[in-house]
Amino acid sequence: MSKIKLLTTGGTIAMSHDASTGKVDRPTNDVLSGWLNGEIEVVSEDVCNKSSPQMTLTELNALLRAVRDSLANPEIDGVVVTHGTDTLEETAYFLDLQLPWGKPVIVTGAMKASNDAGTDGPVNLMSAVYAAASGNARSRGVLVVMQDQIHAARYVTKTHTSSLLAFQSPESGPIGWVRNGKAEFRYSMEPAASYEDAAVLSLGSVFLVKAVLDMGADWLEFALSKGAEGIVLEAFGQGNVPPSLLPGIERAIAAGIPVVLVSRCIGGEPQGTYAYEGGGAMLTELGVVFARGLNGPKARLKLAVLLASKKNAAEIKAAFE
Ligand SMILES: NC(=O)C[C@H](N)C(=O)O
Repeated sequence: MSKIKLLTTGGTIAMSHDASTGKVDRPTNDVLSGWLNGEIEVVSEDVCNKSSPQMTLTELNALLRAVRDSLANPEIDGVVVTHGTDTLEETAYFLDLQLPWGKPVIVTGAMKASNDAGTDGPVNLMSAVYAAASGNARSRGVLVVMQDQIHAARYVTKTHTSSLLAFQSPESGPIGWVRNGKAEFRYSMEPAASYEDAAVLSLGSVFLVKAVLDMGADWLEFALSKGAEGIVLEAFGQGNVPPSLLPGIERAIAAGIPVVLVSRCIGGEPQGTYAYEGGGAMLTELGVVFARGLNGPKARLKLAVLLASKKNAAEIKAAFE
């Protein structure tokens, strides 16, 4: 019999709808207990009970520790984490960056509260447990299971505010499915570097600045004035920013603050194509690092992990490119 550790953190999957207020705001973890029996034993532990917008680095590090402890237990075959969906992709990727590849680690959540008609919590949880107990889910990095689809933490993102199919991987699609109680994979995952010694002590020091039309220099200046240790730019299209940001970018790089660029587009990768003022070619020359295959929030987490691992500028560049 497989033994799976279920680590709960809260989120809608652990909430019920209050008919008197019409709001979903009273987390209980009741929905998570006692319904899965048979070939898989599930032992659960509450790490916290928060809506995912309320998650902080404190909870992320507590969760990372709990997952590591579970993986180190020879009796445990895999781990499932339940989480609110709003920041699920960030937590899943934070774990992915710092866990060794081996036993399956699956993150899941729910778009509907536990007592909503057609709630997706039980089926998502059941599929996640099946995936965690599937030997072929080993060594694929942290996975996100929603609606029987298996996504890589690296690529998955929440694309819709309410649809049960909110979680998509725009570049790769799902890498597998849970069918008949087993994980099946269409793609293997290239092993990614794992920063197991990172010990991230701050996320607030890495700023994410989104490029918007006719923005002022002050957005970036604000980050620099607040002691930013790293900057992620969510740039236009193939990797271009308004010229107003150029002085701040130059100043950051001169001061040894890494500036990493991702695209605001949900698909494709940024490249140094355009040579006009603020274009990607110019940014490359300035020393901006172009990140491959990550969105802004995930690039921010990766930069925080790299800085916590004391990587130098060349190592940071290599890690993103
Ligand atoms: N569906 C959800 O879980 C959304 C909720 N606001 C959360 O992220 O905690």
